[in-house]
Amino acid sequence: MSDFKTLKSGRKQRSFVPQTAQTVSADSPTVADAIMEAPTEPQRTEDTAASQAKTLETVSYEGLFSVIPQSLEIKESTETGRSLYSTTIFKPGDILFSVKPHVAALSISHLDRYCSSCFGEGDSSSLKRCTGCKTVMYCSPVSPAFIGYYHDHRFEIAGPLFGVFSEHVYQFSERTDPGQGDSLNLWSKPNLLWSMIECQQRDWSLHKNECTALQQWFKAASAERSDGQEVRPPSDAIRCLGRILWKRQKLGASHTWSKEFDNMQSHRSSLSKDAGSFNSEVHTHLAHGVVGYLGLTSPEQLEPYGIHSAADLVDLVSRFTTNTFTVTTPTLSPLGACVAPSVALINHSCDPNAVIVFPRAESKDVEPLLQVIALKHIQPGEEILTSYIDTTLPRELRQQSLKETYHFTCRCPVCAPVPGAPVDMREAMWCPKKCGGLCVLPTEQDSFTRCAKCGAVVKDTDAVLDALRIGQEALEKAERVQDSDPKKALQLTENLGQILISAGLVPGAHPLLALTRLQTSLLISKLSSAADPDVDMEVEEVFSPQVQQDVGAGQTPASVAAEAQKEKQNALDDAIRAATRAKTGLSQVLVYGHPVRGVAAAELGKLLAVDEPAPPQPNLDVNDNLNAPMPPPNSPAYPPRGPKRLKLALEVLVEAWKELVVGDAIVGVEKELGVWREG
Ligand SMILES: C[S@@+](CC[C@H](N)C(=O)[O-])C[C@H]1O[C@@H](n2cnc3c(N)ncnc32)[C@H](O)[C@@H]1O
Repeated sequence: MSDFKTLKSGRKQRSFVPQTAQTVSADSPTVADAIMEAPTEPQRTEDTAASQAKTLETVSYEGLFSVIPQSLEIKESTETGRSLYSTTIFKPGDILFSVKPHVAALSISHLDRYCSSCFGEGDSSSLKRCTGCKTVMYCSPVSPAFIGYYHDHRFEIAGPLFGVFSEHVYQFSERTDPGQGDSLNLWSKPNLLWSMIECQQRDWSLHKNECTALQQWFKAASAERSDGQEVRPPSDAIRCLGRILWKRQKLGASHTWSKEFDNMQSHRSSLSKDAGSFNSEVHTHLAHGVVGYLGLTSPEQLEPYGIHSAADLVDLVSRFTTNTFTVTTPTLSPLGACVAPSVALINHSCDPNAVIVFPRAESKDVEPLLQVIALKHIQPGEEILTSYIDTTLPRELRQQSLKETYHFTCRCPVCAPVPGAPVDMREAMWCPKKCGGLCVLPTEQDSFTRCAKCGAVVKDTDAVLDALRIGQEALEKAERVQDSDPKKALQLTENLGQILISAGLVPGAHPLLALTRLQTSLLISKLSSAADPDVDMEVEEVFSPQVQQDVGAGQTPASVAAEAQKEKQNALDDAIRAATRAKTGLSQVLVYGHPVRGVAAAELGKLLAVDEPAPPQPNLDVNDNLNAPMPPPNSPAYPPRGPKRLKLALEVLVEAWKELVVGDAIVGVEKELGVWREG
């Protein structure tokens, strides 16, 4: 029914990791000094305006942001700057608007598996590497001899074409009638042929400069490097910035495209105040990086790109960091970075009413496609709010992240709850008397806590604080080593998860939920990894001469095979248990319909639908089992086996399908559901 490969999702990785160009030293004073000395500008949205009444003014940007539909309007407030407001009623799942980003770049780890133009996934047979920079890949272009299409009684050579099978660049633009004897069936699928070449062709206007820059980058970096280590391309952030500058240079500062970019918010003045902080280091690295990437030796040489001063350079980088989105797969794994000024007008809330997704589109023309989708009912006049950060984090970490990157203090209902508001599940533990009520998690500053329902006081708060501290440390360590030492990471998530559950944390509380989500992803990777001898020994392999030799005393090849199947079954059951806890936790902290919730439910449904490696004996009474109550997730009978498990799989997949009202993520679930529909 389902296989593990389809479940394996890329683990989270940070985009925008600054990577300094090799040609410009990070210690060089020019760029860093320029940033710190850049004259400041009056700030539009400082968070000092909390006490001021929120005044809203509708703003018109003649000719700009034309992709924003009439159902939305731009308004400006003294407190939070500009944002988008609804002029109509939206219901959950409605598409507010869709845009193709101004620029986008894949992160380094995805350059070999995704098309750099449409961001579609491929493999070595469907993607072809650019022969110039040997870095980016495109949806398979056809051989130049095959490129063309038959249209309106004419054979058209699609052009300009860029040879992929040779070092030469082909540029054709002529039209030719098909000659006698031409094999027209070659062109029987003209659109397909066209779409096969269009990705590389469409990207060429920007990749032309990028290609040269990447070649120079590798040359300079290899010359500097004596350790023989592989030189990596610049980060997605630096490649994105490069693309912005080349496009600005091409279109000019007065073009709508450039004006929309320049219209995005910059936090230049806050940056110079932050001198020496991590944030200002990131900006310095990015500025250094882009200058070096463009093959320049000083910021002054940025003049042809419309960057006339150090202040302009700081604005460029600040606009980028404040307004960039992480492009994701339809199932929400990060792929790279993009800039879309119209969507960047939307303000943040930790309790958002809309979400940004990147579904696969009908046409590659518009990909990667960014869509803003309503998560809640939205009334006319209501502000559209998305979330900039991971809202499963507790308040302190959310505030820290928003302050560092976006320079504001969030005052949304989750960050500043009204008195008497329910306990936030991100920071909650069960009542010590088990009345079903919740207590706010103790903190170092305020360790006294009691059940909001029955008033029972949590006695051993020191033990809870210790568990929270080591849980957070373990999470950070597990995230660090997840790629280099997945076994260690898994062990940390399992052990500390248990400790936090014993301390009384609810599934949605931090860091328990983060550990559970990482544990689920590691267990799924373990299941799908063919190289894992613990779980992937097939029955045939068990009978191999080598394994037979290794069979210990008292064992037979058949008992070894049965043991291997049991191990596989246990690994699958472990993954199902972790995925169930992750789904429960996410449902506690994210609004219904949030794609992260839907994807977690789909992941669980798919795990439950996987053929069991060691299925139960066939003498099970199917009806009895189906009618018996479902075992609760924390009981030893969970997950159920056989038909009961399939029944649960169906229920969870239907639930996921209902929640995944947006994007292509639905397709994966529909495939699974089809198995049941077909009987
Ligand atoms: C992506 S921009 C959003 C549009 C922005 N308000 C503007 O005028 O261009 C992000 C910036 O908007 C401001 N912002 C967004 N959400 C906010 C909020 N909830 N409270 C205060 N400021 C906010 C912050 O200055 C933040 O760095």
